[in-house]
Amino acid sequence: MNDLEKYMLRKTILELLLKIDQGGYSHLLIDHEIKAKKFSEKDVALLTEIVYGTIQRKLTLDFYLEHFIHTKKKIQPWVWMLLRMSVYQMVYLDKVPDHAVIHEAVEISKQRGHKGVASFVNGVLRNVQRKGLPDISEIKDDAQRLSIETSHPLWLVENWIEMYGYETTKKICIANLQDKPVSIRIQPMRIEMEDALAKLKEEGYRVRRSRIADQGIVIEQGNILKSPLFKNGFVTIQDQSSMLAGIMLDPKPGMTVLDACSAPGGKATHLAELMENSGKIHAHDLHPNKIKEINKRAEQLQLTIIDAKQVDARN
Ligand SMILES: C[S@@+](CC[C@H](N)C(=O)[O-])C[C@H]1O[C@@H](n2cnc3c(N)ncnc32)[C@H](O)[C@@H]1O
Repeated sequence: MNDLEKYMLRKTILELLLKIDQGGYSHLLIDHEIKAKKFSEKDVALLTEIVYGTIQRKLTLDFYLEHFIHTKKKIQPWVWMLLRMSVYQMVYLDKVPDHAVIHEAVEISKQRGHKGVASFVNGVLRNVQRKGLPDISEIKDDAQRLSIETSHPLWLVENWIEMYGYETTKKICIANLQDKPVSIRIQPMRIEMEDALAKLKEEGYRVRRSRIADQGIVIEQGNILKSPLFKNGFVTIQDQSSMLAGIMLDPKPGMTVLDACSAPGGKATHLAELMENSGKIHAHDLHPNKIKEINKRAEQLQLTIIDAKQVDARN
């Protein structure tokens, strides 16, 4: 990667993080940028890792930065975001050396701001590098420490501690930070479980049946997006835990079901499968542009009982 490409990649990451911070949908924005800029597979992996990592560790990163910057209010949002994504790389990514992260952050600051911003960014990041990070374990309050350590909102951690106790809450928060394997759901009206497993193995995937959802398959190795089974709508991507919602609802063929917050249609299509594509599913979502995502997924899986419409569930 030459300097211009590296700069373009980091600049794109910064723009993406700013758009997502203003309420944009991360997967749609990332997908759009990847297609528009034609990044290599390696760059796409790095971009995805930095964008999602910076979002996931936001509260931890802000705690680190606030230790070095005491006048956060005066800092422009893009400068703070640039610092956040730079500290993310310095703390969590081994593959990019600190000096390269700092150099690129300074270059972006010069281009987007001016020399003063660049020297501020340089100063903060060099301080992080020289002085090291503040110690989170010194936070006395259990909920506050867990919130910062695992980057979960304080109100949520407090609620969970009240409901499940500290030890279980800690396990939940830590589990949330771990990478989960991708799982898929078979469309049982189009393919049998044994056939799907055999075909995926033939295609070179390492797979196993889900232990918690009858239609679920866990992909232990391989990019499922490239499989003809996925491309042709015999399977769809869905977390195993999300499959439990449909299983618990246990809808029967012929029923009428309302899914009030439906896009992109993971659960609505699952319900249609459980109902053997007989009955009606009203699939609503607030955002008009997301309705086509529900329709697209239903079409791919050859499910016809889903009526997707833009409706605000609050009305
Ligand atoms: C986590 S997603 C739902 C995922 C979906 N159930 C599935 O299984 O694929 C939440 C959705 O709720 C929608 N939403 C948020 N507020 C809403 C509202 N007031 N009325 C309708 N939809 C809403 C969002 O646009 C978003 O698409």
